[in-house]
Parts: sequence; structure tokens; C-alpha cells
Amino acid sequence: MTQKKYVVGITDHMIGTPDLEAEVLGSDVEIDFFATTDETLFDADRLGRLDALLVWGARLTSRSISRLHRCRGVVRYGVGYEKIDLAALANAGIPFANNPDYGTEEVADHASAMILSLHRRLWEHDARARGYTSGWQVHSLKPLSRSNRATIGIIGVGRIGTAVVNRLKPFGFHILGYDPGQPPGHEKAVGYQRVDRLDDILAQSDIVTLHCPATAESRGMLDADGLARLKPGAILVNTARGELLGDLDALEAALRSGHLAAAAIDTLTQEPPGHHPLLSAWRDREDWLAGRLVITPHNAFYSDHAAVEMRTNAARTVKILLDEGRLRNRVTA
Ligand SMILES: NC(=O)c1ccc[n+]([C@@H]2O[C@H](COP(=O)([O-])OP(=O)(O)OC[C@H]3O[C@@H](n4cnc5c(N)ncnc54)[C@H](O)[C@@H]3O)[C@@H](O)[C@H]2O)c1
Ligand SMILES: O=C(O)[C@H](O)COP(=O)(O)O
Repeated sequence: MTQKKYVVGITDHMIGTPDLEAEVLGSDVEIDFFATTDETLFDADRLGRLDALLVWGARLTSRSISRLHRCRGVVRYGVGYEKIDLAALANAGIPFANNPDYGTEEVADHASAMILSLHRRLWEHDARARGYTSGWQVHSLKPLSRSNRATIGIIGVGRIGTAVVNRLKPFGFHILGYDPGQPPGHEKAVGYQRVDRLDDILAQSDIVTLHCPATAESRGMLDADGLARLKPGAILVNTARGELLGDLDALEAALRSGHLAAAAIDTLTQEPPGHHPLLSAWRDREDWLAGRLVITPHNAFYSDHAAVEMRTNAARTVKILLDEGRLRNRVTA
């Protein structure tokens, strides 16, 4: 067997077989496949041989980073990078890149579908219609506002937030956006009303949808305190990161009291989720919660097309790094 020029590590089992990556990386590259998300199982000698590392769900801490002796770059398959210790990578002199564009349309579709179905109270109507004993239309729930009377608050108007604005504007919703990272004028270019304080967007929106990353600043922005600042009867959609919410106790209390009318979440702090009374009520379709909590398994990004694009783009980023010494989509701490 001929000696390969480079060794690229790929995590993890969610990939299945790294065949697409092999095709993009070419015959110069040996792939060392770490079929796990458990970083503690990454073998030190194997890490030490890598010229580049491509990660998906695995956490990457100084434990593994200190063993990447010859690594020229780490690339993440996804957009979010809260599981990557960027400071440790910077200390080790290893650049990092994410994969920003592959699933923007899918996440925007997913969030918009959640918004529209909770706004129309579809799942609550479904639950009621299934259990009806007399009458039919009398089961229409109230309140149920026309879309051009409802306000949507978008927190984080980046790629996905902007795509959500573009999808929902034609329905007539009034759209507010809170994003301190966007320059003045962004709101005109995209077509939303800028709000400069988090508290204001929480207080003014009938529906709040989260599209910002999990950072030291944004973690817990909708904990018990944040939820209390929402308009009574608001709807919450979270396709960004579970860490933006507080614990499930706070979400349960807000749903039980009715302060939060409904919530749809694609991302949780713990995935898959453990045991919690709120999750049991959701699994058991308890009457008080029926149709008011929608949970999807962190698949907002997924379509068959996005999955191929994600893997191909991420592998191409590694290929460019190895061939040209240039890391595209570089992210700094
Ligand atoms: N559920 C999924 O499958 C899935 C898929 C892709 C991305 N995501 C999540 O969605 C997030 C957004 O992705 P994107 O591609 O739009 O990223 P992006 O970088 O294009 O946009 C994020 C925006 O959030 C803003 N922001 C940062 N901190 C903020 C804060 N504290 N308050 C308000 N705004 C803040 C930034 O200025 C930026 O404009 C990602 O960070 C990731 O966590 C989830
Ligand atoms: O950040 C992302 O791109 C999405 O959330 C999907 O990737 P992840 O599930 O690996 O975070």
C-alpha cells in the first residue's frame, strides 16, 4: 500500500461511513474514523498522527486538543461550536472553522413551520378533535389571532433569522428583531423593525423565535427570569441551542401557569433528554399540555440535500486547508 500524504480524523458515529468525505479528500488522505461522540475514548496516539480533524457531535476539550501535536486545523460539520474549546485551540496554535451555510434554509423552514403551527394552534386542535364528543367547530380555541395582528420577535437576525423574516413577512406578521451584532441599517435591508433591548422584544412579541448562538452572554437568556419577561400568553420557538433556556423546571412552570401558551423546541441542553416531569407530560400527552409543547430531535438542519452539502462542504474545507494552507470559514474566540 502506498504511503498517504495526510491523516484526517473524522468523528463521529452519526456520519455512518465517511465515504463522501473520502471522495472529497482524495487518494492522498488516510481517514482515521473515530466512531463515537465520547471524547474520552479518543486515543492519544491516534490524535497525535492527525494533520486535520473534522468533528460533528463530539465535545473537544483541552484533553484531546493537547494531543493534536501535528494538526493544522479543526473543522466542525455544523454551525454551532459551543462544544469546542476555542481558547484551548488558540493556545495550541490550531485554527478552527465551522460550516456556516449548509442548512440555513432547512432550519428557517423548521422554525417557520413551528411558528405557524403553534400560532394556528394546530396540535391543540388536533388533540381536541381527536377527543371530541359533541359539536365540531365549537372546539375552535380562543384566543386565535389573525397573522397580521401578531408580532414575531426574532432574537439573532443572522443567516437563519434573516431567512425566517423572508419566509414569514408574506403572512403579514409584524416582525421585530433584536441583534446587537448587526450594524444599523440591517433592519431596512432585511425588512424588520429593530429593537435595541432584549427586555423590549420579550415584552412586545406574541411569538419569540431564537436564532443566536449559545455564548457566555446568551446562555440562560430565557431562564425563569427571561420567561417571566415574555408577554403573557406568548409562544416560544427554539431551534438554536438548549442552553439559551434555563432548566426544564422553568419551562414547565411557565407552561403550567399558562404564562407561556406554547413552545416548540428542537434543541435541548441534554440530548437525548433525560427524565423530567415536563418530558413525561409531553410523552404521555397529558391533557394540560396536549398540543402545547412540540419537541423535535435536533433535526431542524436536516434534509437529504443538507446532509450531503454539510459533509461535502466540511470535507472540502479540510481539503483546501491541506492543499493550500488556507482555512476558510475560520472562527476566532
Ligand atoms: N437546530 C439546528 O439544527 C441548527 C442548525 C444550524 C444552526 N443552529 C443554531 O442556530 C444558530 C444561528 O445560526 P446562523 O447560521 O443564523 O448563525 P449566524 O452567525 O449567521 O447568526 C447568529 C446571529 O446571532 C447574533 N447574536 C449573537 N449573540 C446574540 C445575542 N446575545 N442576542 C441576540 N443576537 C445575538 C449574531 O450577531 C448573529 O447575527 C447557530 O449558532 C446554531 O446554534 C441550529
Ligand atoms: O449547529 C448546527 O449546524 C446544527 O445544530 C446541527 O449540528 P449539530 O447538531 O451537530 O450541532
